[in-house]
Amino acid sequence: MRTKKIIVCDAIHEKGFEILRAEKDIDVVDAVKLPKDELLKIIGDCDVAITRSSTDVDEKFLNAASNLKAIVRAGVGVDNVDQEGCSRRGIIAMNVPTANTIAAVELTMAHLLGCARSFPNANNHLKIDRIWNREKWYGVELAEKRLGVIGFGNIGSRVAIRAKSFGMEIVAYDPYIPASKVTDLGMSYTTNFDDILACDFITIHTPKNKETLNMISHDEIAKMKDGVRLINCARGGLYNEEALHAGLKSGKIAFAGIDVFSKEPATNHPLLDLENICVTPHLGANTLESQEKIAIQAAENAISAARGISYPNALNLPIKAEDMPASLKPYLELVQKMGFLAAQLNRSAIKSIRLELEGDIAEFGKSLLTFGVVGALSETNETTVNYVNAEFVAKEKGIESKFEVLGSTSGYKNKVTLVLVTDKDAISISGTVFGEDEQRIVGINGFKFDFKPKGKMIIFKNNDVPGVIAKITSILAQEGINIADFRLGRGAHQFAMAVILVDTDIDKKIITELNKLETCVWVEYAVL
Ligand SMILES: NC(=O)c1ccc[n+]([C@@H]2O[C@H](COP(=O)([O-])OP(=O)(O)OC[C@H]3O[C@@H](n4cnc5c(N)ncnc54)[C@H](O)[C@@H]3O)[C@@H](O)[C@H]2O)c1
Ligand SMILES: O=C(O)[C@H](O)COP(=O)(O)O
Repeated sequence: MRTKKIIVCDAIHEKGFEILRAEKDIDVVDAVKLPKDELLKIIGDCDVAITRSSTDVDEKFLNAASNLKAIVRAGVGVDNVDQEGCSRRGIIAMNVPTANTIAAVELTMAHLLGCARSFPNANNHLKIDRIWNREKWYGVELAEKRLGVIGFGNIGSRVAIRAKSFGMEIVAYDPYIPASKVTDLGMSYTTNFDDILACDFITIHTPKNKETLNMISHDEIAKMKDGVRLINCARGGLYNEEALHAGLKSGKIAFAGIDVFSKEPATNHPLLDLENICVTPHLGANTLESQEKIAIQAAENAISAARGISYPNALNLPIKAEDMPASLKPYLELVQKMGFLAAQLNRSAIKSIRLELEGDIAEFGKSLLTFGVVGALSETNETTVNYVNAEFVAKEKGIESKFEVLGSTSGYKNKVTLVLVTDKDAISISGTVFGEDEQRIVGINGFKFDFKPKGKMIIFKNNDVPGVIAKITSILAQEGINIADFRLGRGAHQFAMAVILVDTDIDKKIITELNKLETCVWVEYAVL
């Protein structure tokens, strides 16, 4: 297997580097300290990039990263990742969605308390200015105040739970969740944004996108209570920064706790000149625990993606995670392997890839087809094929891809057959999953089998006459090849097929020897 290059663009915990460096087939490029323009000069031959919020995955980055297969955002927010640009280039964009949740929640709580008591500012007054002024720093209590939570996901919901334990009344606004997610916690759910604007404290925990950018601006601040306190530990720009500045300056907003800015690093931002604000330099995810967890997950997922095995937490897949039941996952993997096996048995130009589906699994025909096409084309194609561009690549090559739903006649609960039609013949591989995730190949070109889709295998079709097995085993023995398993399938028309699983790699000359056997119809070597 070719060595894969993984470039680390932003600082990650050392544990992540250790995991990457331990793999023989992975070449790690440490670009953490490189200026961004230098990074673009060396990213051209990298397979996977690990990034954080300091690296924009934009047009410039993607144009320079001409060999990139995947990008792993070592964190949650992907507002600085051009996902459309990634999709257009067949690059899978992935993130690490929950490893920093608690870190961000706890920083939000710190800012909430900071907004109530101004202690970071009082600290500076005493420590830096050496002024003992107890009257200047009167605060307010959280208890019995209303907290408006915009965005009730992983972070927002946990902030709400903690704030409730401080005696706060919670009002949550999130049109994308069922109201019960909030009301079951004894909190109020609203679809009227004005209810949020009427709160004493407001905190925001949405992603940054077209809909949420400037969600709080001049008009919204004008509607707020005098002396409102605002927190933003999500993304700069969700609160319009000019409006926030004006509101703080006029005193309409009593205090703000801000971790994130529209443009970072923000060392010269006008908000920094104000007295009634506490700022942190995007520290939400920066706890030792969270960074260690994120780095481990990012490194493991980057390795998986570099090897083409899987793309955990992929954001631009054609199938949404919520539409993918657990029972579908082993079928997706199996179908990809079946496509990969069929491609290794094939020697001719592919005309079409067809999936025949039996059982309830047929409901996911389109997704299964995508994975089958990835498997069938990744062996034979010079272009990188993945779940994003599979259909497009097939079409470009003039290969038809489709699925058909069949009645259940084979006796399996679910069965999938991938048929590769070439300009000379057709290869069909059937598979099923036993129990929760026991994948099995149950047929090749109509010959019945039952073997795991894993390992090195010789597939041998022959005239069904006595003595064939002895001849095959004798050739393998002469070459010192150990047989791990031998499966035989018998078909109609006096033919038989053998799948011989072996322990070591098979040299081409052994396949040539087997091919010379009088009874041999065809023989191929495949690795799954
Ligand atoms: N400061 C930091 O270091 C830091 C750390 C982690 C996350 N974040 C930011 O916090 C954000 C939230 O993280 P999360 O893990 O809670 O994500 P999440 O996906 O679990 O939750 C986001 C919630 O926002 C809701 N939402 C989306 N659009 C909305 C809208 N228009 N109005 C109201 N609600 C809306 C969604 O329905 C979802 O429930 C991330 O996108 C990231 O930008 C910042
Ligand atoms: O979205 C996130 O995960 C946070 O904002 C953290 O960003 P960072 O990885 O740049 O600290």
